[in-house]
Amino acid sequence: MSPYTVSNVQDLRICVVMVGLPARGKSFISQKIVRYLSWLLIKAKCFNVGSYRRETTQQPNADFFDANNKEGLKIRQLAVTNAITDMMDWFNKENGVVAILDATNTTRERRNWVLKLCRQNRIEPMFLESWCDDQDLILRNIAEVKTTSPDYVGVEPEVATKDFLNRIKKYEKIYEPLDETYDQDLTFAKLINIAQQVIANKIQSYLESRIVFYVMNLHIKPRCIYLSRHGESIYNLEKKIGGDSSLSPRGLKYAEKLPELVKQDAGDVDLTVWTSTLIRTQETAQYLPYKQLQWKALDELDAGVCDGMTYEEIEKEFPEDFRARDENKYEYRYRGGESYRDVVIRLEPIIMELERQENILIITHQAVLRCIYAYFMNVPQEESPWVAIPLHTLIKLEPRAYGTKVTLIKADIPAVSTYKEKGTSQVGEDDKSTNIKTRNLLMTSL
Ligand SMILES: O=P(O)(O)OC[C@H]1O[C@@](CO)(OP(=O)(O)O)[C@@H](O)[C@@H]1O
Repeated sequence: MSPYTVSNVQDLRICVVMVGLPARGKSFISQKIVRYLSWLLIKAKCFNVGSYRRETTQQPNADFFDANNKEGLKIRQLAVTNAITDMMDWFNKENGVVAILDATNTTRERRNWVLKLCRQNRIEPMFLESWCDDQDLILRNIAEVKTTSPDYVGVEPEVATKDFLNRIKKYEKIYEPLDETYDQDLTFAKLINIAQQVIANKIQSYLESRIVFYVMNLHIKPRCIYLSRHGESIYNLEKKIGGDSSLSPRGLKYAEKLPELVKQDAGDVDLTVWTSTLIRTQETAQYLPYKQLQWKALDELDAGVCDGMTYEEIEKEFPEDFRARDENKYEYRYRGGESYRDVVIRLEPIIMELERQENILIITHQAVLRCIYAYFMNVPQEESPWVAIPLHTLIKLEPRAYGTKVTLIKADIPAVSTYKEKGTSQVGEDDKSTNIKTRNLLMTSL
């Protein structure tokens, strides 16, 4: 069940119809919405018309996109029809909730056609336009995304850029942006230069307003997000979970080394450090020469009655709970405590704020980091509680247009492993297992 299963939301099916010229970040926004909603367990999928078109036409030049090119028009119409057919199938057969139709949809004629199809199928259409006249932004987008697009494989970057600018011109000739007066009856949001200004019109449901609020927080400036667990704690050494213990001597060494580790990678970039309110993260952050903020929402998953116990003790004292957690770790809620799902819900404001910010270093806990990592790396929620987040390792995330690049920076200070495999109450003895898990972690990168 999704956290938004309020009765009037249950039957809601939304099609977010993207609108805008090429290179306005539509695919980036579409992917982000899907990732955000999937992280909240709301079934979402993006239907990219470009990839349907590429099934028949590969590497077309700009003339293919001319409104007078009859053959081109036919192929493009077929692509959008196929995308919509698949989308309707997905809504009906897979109980989809939010679909994103990622295409230019630049003319009123096309939008009216999509609108009619949605209404016939009891799907709420919400138009989302990315309108942008910031030339730097457009050129950066062309450089990052379009020259690496399948349409330009093997084409010199300068040739690709020139052709792409030409393609944009073809679309500009027929472009009819959403208009506050003309389109006043439609549900739409219009983003001007990403989030410099946002116009929202007739946003009807809670879910639509969540989507609009989310996209309002997005920016595409290059930045890094560093993630780290606290240094090894006394409780980690004693194999106990939860609590509020101090760092072990090796954990303190990590805290001492962390400023150097960050500086080596980030240089003189200005960072803000976010920690939880627990002693072990505060101690880990104590030598960092940056502004620091504490968030209660970053505290470790609350283990309720099991707080302060080892996994072996939990298995003995609460065998049924122990098994139930292994069977469905994402949903299992500790007696008097939390589940991973609970943690995700309390982390939502953190994710919103993270999207708004530039360079951030987050020092928090194993379970919390798994949830944040899952959001950026698109890890399915049922797998996220099993992702290995080793101690004494800085994880660098670099959000890009189509995914997130991840780099692990190891401090080379030994630590226990706190990773518990499914079906056992044992955790690894030293950081050898950490190395194995490190490889798993890299593989989950997009
Ligand atoms: O969900 P699992 O795999 O139990 O991991 C979460 C556990 O990780 C721990 C360590 O075992 O995190 P932390 O080191 O941040 O204290 C526990 O406190 C917490 O309960």
